Amino acid sequence: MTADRTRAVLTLNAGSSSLKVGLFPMQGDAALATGLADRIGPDGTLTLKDATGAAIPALAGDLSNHEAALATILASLAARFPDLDLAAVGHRVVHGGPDHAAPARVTPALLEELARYAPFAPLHQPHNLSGIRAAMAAFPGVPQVACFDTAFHRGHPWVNDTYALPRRFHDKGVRRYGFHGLSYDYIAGELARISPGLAAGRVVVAHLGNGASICGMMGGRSIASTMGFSPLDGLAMGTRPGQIDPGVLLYLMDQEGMSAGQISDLLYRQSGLLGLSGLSNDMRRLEAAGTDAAAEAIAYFVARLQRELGSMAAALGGIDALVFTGGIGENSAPIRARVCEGMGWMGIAADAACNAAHARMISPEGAAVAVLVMPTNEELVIARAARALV
Ligand SMILES: Nc1ncnc2c1ncn2[C@@H]1O[C@H](COP(=O)(O)OP(=O)(O)O)[C@@H](O)[C@H]1O
Ligand SMILES: CC(=O)OP(=O)(O)O
Ligand SMILES: [Mg+2]
Repeated sequence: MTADRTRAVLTLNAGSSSLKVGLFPMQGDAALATGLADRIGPDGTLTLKDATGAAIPALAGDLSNHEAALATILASLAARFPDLDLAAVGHRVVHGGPDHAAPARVTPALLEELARYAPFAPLHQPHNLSGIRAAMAAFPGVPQVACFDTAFHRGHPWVNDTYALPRRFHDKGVRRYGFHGLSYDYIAGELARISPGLAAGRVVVAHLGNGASICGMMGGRSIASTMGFSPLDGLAMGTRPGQIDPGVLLYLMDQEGMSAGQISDLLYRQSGLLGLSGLSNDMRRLEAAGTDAAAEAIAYFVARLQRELGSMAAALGGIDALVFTGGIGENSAPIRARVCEGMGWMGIAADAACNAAHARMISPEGAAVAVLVMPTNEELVIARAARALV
C-alpha cells in the first residue's frame, strides 16, 4: 500500500427496490461517497455523491436489475477513485438464520449456509449473495463481511420468537426472525446518542420503505418485530400484503389451483400498495396519482400501521417514543401526519409545522409520546462492522 492510495471499506445494501452503496474511510462516520440506484427496473435512476454532497458522474449503464446496477455503480466509483485500496467489503444480508447474532467474515461455508435461506427472502437474499460473489470477483483477496438484518432481533423473548405450531417446527427454524435489523441497530445507537433518556425506555421504530416493518425496543434491544419468518408479515408494503390469514393461502392452493411459485410471486411481487392501487409500489407515485384506488391503498397502509403500533405498544407495556425512518418514514410528511392523526388515544400526535419541515422531533410540546423523524444509515452500521472485523 502506498501512502497516497485511498484506504476504505465499501458497503453494499440491496433493498427490494434499491441498491445503496457507501465508501467509508477507516475512521469516522462520514462517507467518502454514497450511491443510490433507485426504482431498479425500467425506470431505474442512479445518483452518486462525494463527501461534500457534490454529484459524482454516473457512467451510463444498465439499471434494469440489481446485478447490472451494481456493475454500473462499481465502474462509476472506479473512475472517480482510481487509487482505491479496499480494506473490506461489507454487505447487508437480509437473512442470517437462527444462529447469527453478529456480523461474520464470508467463507465458502457461510455462503453455502446463507444460500439455504434464499427461499425465505426471495426479493433480497439472491441479490445480497450475488453482490458478495460480484465483490469477491471484482476485489479478489479483499475480506467480505456479511451483516445480517436478522441479527438485531435474535434476543427476542420466546413468545415473540415462536409461532403456535407444534414445537418441532421451531426447532427446524420455523420461527419469527424479524428484519431491517441494520436500520434498527443504527436508530437505537443514534437515539442513545441524542436522547439517552428516551433510548432507555420503550421505543417503537417504524421503518417504512419499499419493505416496511416496526420494531419494539426496550433499552435499545429488540423485543418484537412485525416481520416474522420472512419479510412478508406485518405491515402492507410496496408489493407485499403484510399480515394475511393463512386460510387465504390454503384457499388459493386448493380452490384456485395455484402453485407455491405462483403464490410466492403473488405475495412478494404483486400485492401491497401495487396490488391495491393497480398502479405502483412507489409511495411517491401513489401520493401524486389522485385516483380512488391509490387513495385506498394509502389508507390501507396507514390503517395497518396504526393497528400494529397498538399491538407493539401492548408488547412493550406502553410507549415512550415513536421513530419514523426509511424512505417513506423519512420523507412523507402526509403519511406521518395521517398515522399520528388517529393515535391521540395512545398519546401519539404530530405538530403540523414540525412534521411538514421534517424536524427531528415532530410531537407537540409536552406530548406523552416523543415522535421523531430519523434518517436511517444501514451503510454506516455495515461499514463499522466491516472495519471492526478486519
Ligand atoms: N419524498 C417522498 N415522499 C413519499 N415517499 C417517498 C419519498 N421518498 C421516497 N419515498 C418512498 O420510499 C420508498 C422506498 O424506500 P427505501 O427505504 O429507499 O426502499 P427499500 O425498501 O428498497 O430500501 C418508496 O415507496 C418511495 O416512494
Ligand atoms: C427486509 C426488507 O423488506 O428490506 P427492504 O425494505 O430494504 O426491501
Ligand atoms: Mg431498505
